[in-house]
Amino acid sequence: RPSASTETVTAAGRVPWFPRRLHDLDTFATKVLEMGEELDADHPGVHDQAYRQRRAEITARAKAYRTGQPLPRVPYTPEETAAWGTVYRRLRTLYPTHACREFNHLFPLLEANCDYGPDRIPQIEDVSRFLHECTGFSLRPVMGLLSSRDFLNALAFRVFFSTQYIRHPSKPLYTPEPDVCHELLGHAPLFANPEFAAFAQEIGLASLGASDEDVKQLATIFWFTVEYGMCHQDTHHADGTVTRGELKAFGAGLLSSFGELEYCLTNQPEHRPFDPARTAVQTYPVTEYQPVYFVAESFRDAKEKVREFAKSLRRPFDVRYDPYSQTVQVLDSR
Ligand SMILES: Cc1ccnc(-n2c(S)nc3sc(C)c(C)c3c2=O)c1
Ligand SMILES: [Fe+3]
Repeated sequence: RPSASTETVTAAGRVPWFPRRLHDLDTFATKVLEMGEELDADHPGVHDQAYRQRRAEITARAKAYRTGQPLPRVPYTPEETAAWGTVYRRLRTLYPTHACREFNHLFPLLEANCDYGPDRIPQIEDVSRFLHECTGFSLRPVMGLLSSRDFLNALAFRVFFSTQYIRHPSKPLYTPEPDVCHELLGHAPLFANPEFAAFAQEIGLASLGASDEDVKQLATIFWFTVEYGMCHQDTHHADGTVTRGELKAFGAGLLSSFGELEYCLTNQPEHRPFDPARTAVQTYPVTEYQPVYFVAESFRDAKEKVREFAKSLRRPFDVRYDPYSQTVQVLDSR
């Protein structure tokens, strides 16, 4: 098999290497851009040696993880659990009015089946098992910063790379990077929803063997949907009245940030209809609230739009995921 860094040259030109089997995701362990314990100068934990050591231990176990093994269980400390509890309690109060219907349907199931609660940080092994029963999605511990290509490629296999460390306890309501609160409160619940799972996988399939420019566009579409997406939904009230097109949040960056979840439903930011061709080239800030959100009509509609958009990308072949062998098949578009 070609090593992860080579590329395949076909009649259609140079195609970057991409995983074809679930086990190929193990090659990402050697391709980490930076390990999880390297913190930016402005990171709240940058001067806390014990915190950095903790992060190094957690990411080292992630690096050793291989497909098929049980996911590492992290014995979280009371201090880490308290930080989780602060975030959990604040966000839990907003979900009924700010999160989309699908999220509010699934969250009680996670509380009942995966030990979700303010007094315990759930283990990704337990959450992954639940997701796998619902949609075939599974979690994988991430060993550091993955490239957008590798991260999106994994979605083609219904695999989501998830951090296990937690933000620095000095700032429980702020994190400059994904942490276990972001993953388990923001991302994990919706991967149990069939339509959202199919939507996320669509982005992953489009990223397999895509050019660097196309990966950049797909990562931006990911950012404005899976990370910061909003949707319209009709609410059927008990008295039979219907409120049409209510704005709700489904992006993980919103569902895991108390401040931005409130902000995104105000009229301060701009709300535009989700349209992959426009969304794909929209610029965005990473360290402040988003000035623009894109609104999807439904996860099914968003998936169809991404599938259509993917046909316009430069890739000279199509791919199909076979769930039985958990492999990707390349279909020549001749
Ligand atoms: C496409 C891609 C590839 C790897 N990571 C991501 N990704 C995800 S999933 N969540 C977050 S939350 C946050 C504050 C940042 C910076 C971030 C992030 O970068 C996205
Ligand atoms: Fe995220």
